[in-house]
Amino acid sequence: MAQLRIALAQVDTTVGDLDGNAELVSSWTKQALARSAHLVVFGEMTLTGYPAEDLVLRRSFVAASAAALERLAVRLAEEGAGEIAVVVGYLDASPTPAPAVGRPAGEPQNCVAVLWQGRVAARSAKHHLPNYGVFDEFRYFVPGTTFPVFRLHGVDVGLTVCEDLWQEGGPVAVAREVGVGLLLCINGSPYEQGKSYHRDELCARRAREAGATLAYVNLVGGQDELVFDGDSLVVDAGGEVLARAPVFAETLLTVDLDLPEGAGTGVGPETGPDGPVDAGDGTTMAVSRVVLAADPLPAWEPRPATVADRPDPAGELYAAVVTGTRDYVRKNGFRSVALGLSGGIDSALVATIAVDALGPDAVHTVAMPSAHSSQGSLDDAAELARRQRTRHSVVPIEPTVAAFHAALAAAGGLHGLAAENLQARVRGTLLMALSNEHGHLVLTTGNKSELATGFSTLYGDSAGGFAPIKDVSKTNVWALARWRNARAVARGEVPPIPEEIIVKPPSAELAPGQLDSDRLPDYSVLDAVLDDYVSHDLGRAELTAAGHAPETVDRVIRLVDLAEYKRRQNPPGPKVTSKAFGRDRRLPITSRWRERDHSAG
Ligand SMILES: Nc1ncnc2c1ncn2[C@@H]1O[C@H](COP(=O)(O)OP(=O)(O)OC[C@H]2O[C@@H]([n+]3cccc(C(=O)O)c3)[C@H](O)[C@@H]2O)[C@@H](O)[C@H]1O
Ligand SMILES: Nc1ncnc2c1ncn2[C@@H]1O[C@H](COP(=O)(O)OP(=O)(O)OP(=O)(O)O)[C@@H](O)[C@H]1O
Ligand SMILES: NC(=O)CC[C@H](N)C(=O)O
Repeated sequence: MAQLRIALAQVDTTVGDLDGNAELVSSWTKQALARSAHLVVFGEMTLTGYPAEDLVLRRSFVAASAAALERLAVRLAEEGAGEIAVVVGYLDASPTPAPAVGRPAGEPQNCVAVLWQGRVAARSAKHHLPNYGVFDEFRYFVPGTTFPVFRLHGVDVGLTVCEDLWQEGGPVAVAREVGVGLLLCINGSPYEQGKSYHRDELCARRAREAGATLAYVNLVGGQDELVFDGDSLVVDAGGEVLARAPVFAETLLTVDLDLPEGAGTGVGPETGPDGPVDAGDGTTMAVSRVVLAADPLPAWEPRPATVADRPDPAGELYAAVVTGTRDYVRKNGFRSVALGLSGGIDSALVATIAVDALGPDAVHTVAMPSAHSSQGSLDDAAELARRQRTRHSVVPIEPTVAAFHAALAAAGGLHGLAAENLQARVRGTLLMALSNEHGHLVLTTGNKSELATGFSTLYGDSAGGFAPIKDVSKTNVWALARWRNARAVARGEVPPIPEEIIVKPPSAELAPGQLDSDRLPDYSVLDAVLDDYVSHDLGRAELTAAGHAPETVDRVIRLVDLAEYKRRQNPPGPKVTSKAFGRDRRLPITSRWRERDHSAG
């Protein structure tokens, strides 16, 4: 056996910031060195940030990434970090053509490199490319066909990238064939509710298949609509969890491992196959071997590893929206946000998320009462602002609404829904004006149930820069509010959200006595249909067979289908479910397809 101290660097990168990301690698590598680690591992495409989307198609960006990697290798050695192996994800051009996918040499690849003693000692590319949900990697990358193994202090270490674990065959099968002591997987695996349990199961299964300890390192932080939760972990060859990093936090997880010593010299056929190996997925992979340090180190007393607790599901979801909001605001150069605070649950939750993400001084809440606003709502908004110490102001909209009506009187005036929506539009205009004047980013407050059904006013309450709860159903909005209050109570703090806001029946207050239930089914009924129609893509016959009332199904389907145009104009917001609106669910706006029981002819 041989020992290694490995460090998993779960860090928050920024897309396109090659210098800043190189700086991150340097500073976290120094921390790993300070802990006497022999190997430090960073996430997928750490140097470029992930996902870099169509930046990947720019030759200048690919070249800059490859050059930044070379510079980083030299820099690390100059900084005294030449004797720690640094595994880092980056973007590079394919050195050879890829006949299997009909692409020439020089096309982008999602790469991983090993930096050692001032040089790039090994590099390879992701073999399995995800091309579903939010991923479009066939559009961007040419698959890798080489499995790299490097020997470090007597241990053979193999490299894989994210999706390589999620599909059968490929690098994991080759790892078993070749026989590695440690398999590394660098990831850019976005958060979804419940996904961590799939990952645990997957890591355990692949470690057993490879017959090797598996170290899984994930990114952390928000990038536009994605939130990376970290949750990096190490499992032994039997699938038992040895160490786990906390979720939604930058961290360095250090683990002492006892690993099998590699056979032979570490290079060439003496060690094992280095010619093409059947990858069990219809392809063959070459094996590339390099020796960094052949001999095991003198033994030492291993330190116990930490296995961080996971938050409960609501806590995890809350941390995801806070992280997504904080990183969007920060990485886009904003220092403050503004939102309309109505006294309702949606804006109350968004204000609370913003305060937790940015601190109360950065959160500007604006109450904008109209003729239909109840005193209760105004009081509730003021009480929330007081409890959370937001920068609160009250801007009555009545005079502005009256001026619009007067302006349009000669054109026939505004009635019904048009008059109702005007109030939302006046509020949207006021918030955008404050954004322009003070540099606040406007947060919209719409939830997933509203986004699904088009229950918002275009250029009104849906106008803004970021939508923190756009992938959170109304049912979960209440659950998160209750969870956040309960957490405060458990810590001996005042609950941030006044109870009245949580228990009152939801209303847009755009007309006297109006309730959401006048226009929508009860949210518990609505959310159940939405889950099956949107998240699980059930057709009408399947929805009714699943027990949903046919008239509710027809009503909900119609609302969802007709609101596609509205969703396309909605701001970005964190994806937290398995199917968020947007890239996860791409439907035509102009479409005559209507769900009905087509089997009936
Ligand atoms: N296919 C299409 N492609 C592009 N644009 C299209 C379109 N179809 C309509 N439009 C445009 O969209 C307009 C209709 O959309 P819009 O102006 O938004 O108005 P609309 O959807 O008719 O009404 C807003 C709905 O949201 C509800 N609401 C409003 C505000 C807050 C809340 C809440 O509780 O949070 C709920 C309100 O009660 C009402 O049911 C049309 O007048 C037309 O200009
Ligand atoms: N009186 C108001 N003052 C300030 N903002 C308001 C007011 N009324 C509505 N808004 C803004 O418009 C958004 C849509 O609110 P509306 O009351 O129409 O529906 P909602 O979806 O139930 O939201 P909420 O639960 O926050 O009230 C609110 O979340 C808030 O940001
Ligand atoms: N970056 C990736 O390859 C991610 C794909 C993978 N299925 C995940 O979500 O973890």
